[in-house]
Amino acid sequence: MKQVILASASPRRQSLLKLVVPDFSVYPADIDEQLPVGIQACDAAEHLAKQKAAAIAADYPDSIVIGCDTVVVIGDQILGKPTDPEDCRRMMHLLSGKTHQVYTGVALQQGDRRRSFTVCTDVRFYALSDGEIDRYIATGEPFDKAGGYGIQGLGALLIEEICGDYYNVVGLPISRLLRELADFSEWSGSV
Ligand SMILES: Cc1cn([C@H]2C[C@H](O)[C@@H](COP(=O)(O)OP(=O)(O)OP(=O)(O)O)O2)c(=O)[nH]c1=O
Repeated sequence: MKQVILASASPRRQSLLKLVVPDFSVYPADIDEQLPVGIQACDAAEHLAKQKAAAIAADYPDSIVIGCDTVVVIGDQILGKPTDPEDCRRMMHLLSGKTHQVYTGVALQQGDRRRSFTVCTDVRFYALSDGEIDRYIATGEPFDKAGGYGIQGLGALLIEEICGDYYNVVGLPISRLLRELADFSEWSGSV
């Protein structure tokens, strides 16, 4: 198989990708994450994933580059990473007692060959008290995560149920990626 490059700085994605590809390089893409005006919330993650893959693929045309992005969507609002505790509190209040969607977009690019897909997981939060929200923010866990929570950490204690791929919420839908990557590169990894 061709060299695989993960265009992501996320340590979670790096450890998840190891389950799919034994050996790969990591070259994080530094793109402007501004979204086009009017883009549908369900398309946002894939749009950014394509940009991340393209930014790195330009320098490594022989490699298979994987770009990814995760957004949390509640109603018509897209939640990225919280900027500060107040922003995080705002997000927690929006998510409290409701079901939201986590979209992870993944883009594969090798030279001019491109493929991308989005996986959606529904996540339902318990109704959260102000005290619970403040205690969670004080852990510092929310700040590098879309929607301001981490399902793989203490954020799990806020969640009543999920429907869909757990790993998609953490930032990389590995079972779908394995299949897309095998097809894209005609490589058969271990299932
Ligand atoms: C909802 C949720 C998100 N996240 C993370 C996954 C992503 O790393 C992050 C969303 O930010 P992204 O912008 O998708 O990714 P990133 O900035 O961490 O890395 P890069 O752009 O270099 O690929 O939120 C969790 O770890 N757990 C969760 O439960």
